[in-house]
Amino acid sequence: MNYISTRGQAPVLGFEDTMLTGLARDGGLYVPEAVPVLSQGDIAAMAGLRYEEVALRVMRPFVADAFAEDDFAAMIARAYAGFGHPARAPLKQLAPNHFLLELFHGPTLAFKDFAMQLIGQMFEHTLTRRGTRATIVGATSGDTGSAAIEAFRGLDAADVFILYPHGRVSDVQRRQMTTPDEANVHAVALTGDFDDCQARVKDMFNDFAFRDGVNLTAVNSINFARVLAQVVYYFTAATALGAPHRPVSFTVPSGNFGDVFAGHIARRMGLPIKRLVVATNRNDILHRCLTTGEYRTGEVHPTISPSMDIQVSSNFERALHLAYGGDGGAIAQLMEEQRSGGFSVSQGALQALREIYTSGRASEAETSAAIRAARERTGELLCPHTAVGYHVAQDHQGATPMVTLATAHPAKFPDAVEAATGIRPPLPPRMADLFDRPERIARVENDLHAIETLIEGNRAA
Ligand SMILES: Cc1ncc(COP(=O)(O)O)c(C=O)c1O
Ligand SMILES: N[C@@H](CCOP(=O)(O)O)C(=O)O
Repeated sequence: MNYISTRGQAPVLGFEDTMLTGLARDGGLYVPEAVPVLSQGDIAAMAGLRYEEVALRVMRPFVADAFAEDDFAAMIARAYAGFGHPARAPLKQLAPNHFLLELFHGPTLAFKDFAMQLIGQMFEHTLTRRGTRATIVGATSGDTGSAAIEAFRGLDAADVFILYPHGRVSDVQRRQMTTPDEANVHAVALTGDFDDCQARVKDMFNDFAFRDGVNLTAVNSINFARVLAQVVYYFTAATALGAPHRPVSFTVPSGNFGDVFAGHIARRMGLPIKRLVVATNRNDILHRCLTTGEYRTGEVHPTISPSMDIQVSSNFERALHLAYGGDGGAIAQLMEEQRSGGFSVSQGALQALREIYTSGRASEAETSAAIRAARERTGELLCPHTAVGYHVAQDHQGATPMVTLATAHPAKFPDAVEAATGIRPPLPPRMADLFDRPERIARVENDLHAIETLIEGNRAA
């Protein structure tokens, strides 16, 4: 399968090179040239299969030129073996037509583990076969970073540097990043917000001398491999609820738009998704854009759902690319306008987006109230990100079953959960000593040269 850049000016690549390239050399994001469509029979046959088997069937067409089927099946098996639930992504009923898809049973208790555990396997396989080593840089508002460090710690193939906004992640998130002691993983606290971290990561990719010198690659959702692995749970959830014979809608707590865009890919593959509801916190640029057609960036406000404190939402570029009919020139122009504050989406593209996406937002008070209400009505303790989804989903209920994605475990955000419910969710026993382990943190200013110097000085080779 070929992958092309959203901006149309970068080389066309196969899966492995797309995975290792991260950001396209024209600044765009790689997308499949054509999304494979599964038959109704193929989709119906997934109902009741093990998660790993569905993963193989859904992802195989995207990676067929890169991995032999047996190798890929073995990578999938290893990726999910450490999950704490046999279903990997169990579905719970909250109300007659409302379901919760629990995506927090992986090693770092957030949905990022679904992709990151598999990417660790795929990178190791490809880099070992090619006899090369890579430098991975990532930006995180808390969960991507911990999942990446967990997936890559101790691997020979890569050094990992994760930029996180100093003082703006939860204590559990920070400690998951700063306590692993393997020499190839580095947590870097940057003075700034998540958008600053993500912007510096993109700057490093656009500094070709540095990029090529350190063999730079990415594990944020700018890497299509990340999005691909997240497509799978839309299939397991929807087929459990009657797809392909019955449509299903999803509410997705959103920030960088990778998770909800994975749902868009599932829909293009033939899964009958009626609506994808984009749920945002106070940092509501996506909701404002889908409502008004105006994408205007602003200040990032710290919230009790910190992983969604994002204003420049990377993967929205992929959705725009589809909405503009694959016109790379138009996307390059919009992204140029974004650099100086924002852009207006054309009427045609906005209409195309609205055929798939709808949206809502939750204020801080609404998020807290949703954590409390879910506990009272259903007995579930939700993390604040999931609570944003739970709140927004209430306004989008109808005859179609609604699945809200539970993107993190409540124990990652105990202060917000305790403030709302009076209950402090405990960490699982395997993490019980997280607060006793020593931390290792590099501090850096929001300065490209300083970050590049730090990376060059701390790589193993
Ligand atoms: C717990 C949690 N929920 C929701 C999101 C938003 O997901 P996305 O950035 O894919 O939109 C994130 C961060 O990515 C997260 O960590
Ligand atoms: N919420 C994320 C932000 C980065 O998103 P990604 O999906 O692009 O890696 C986080 O927790 O770091």
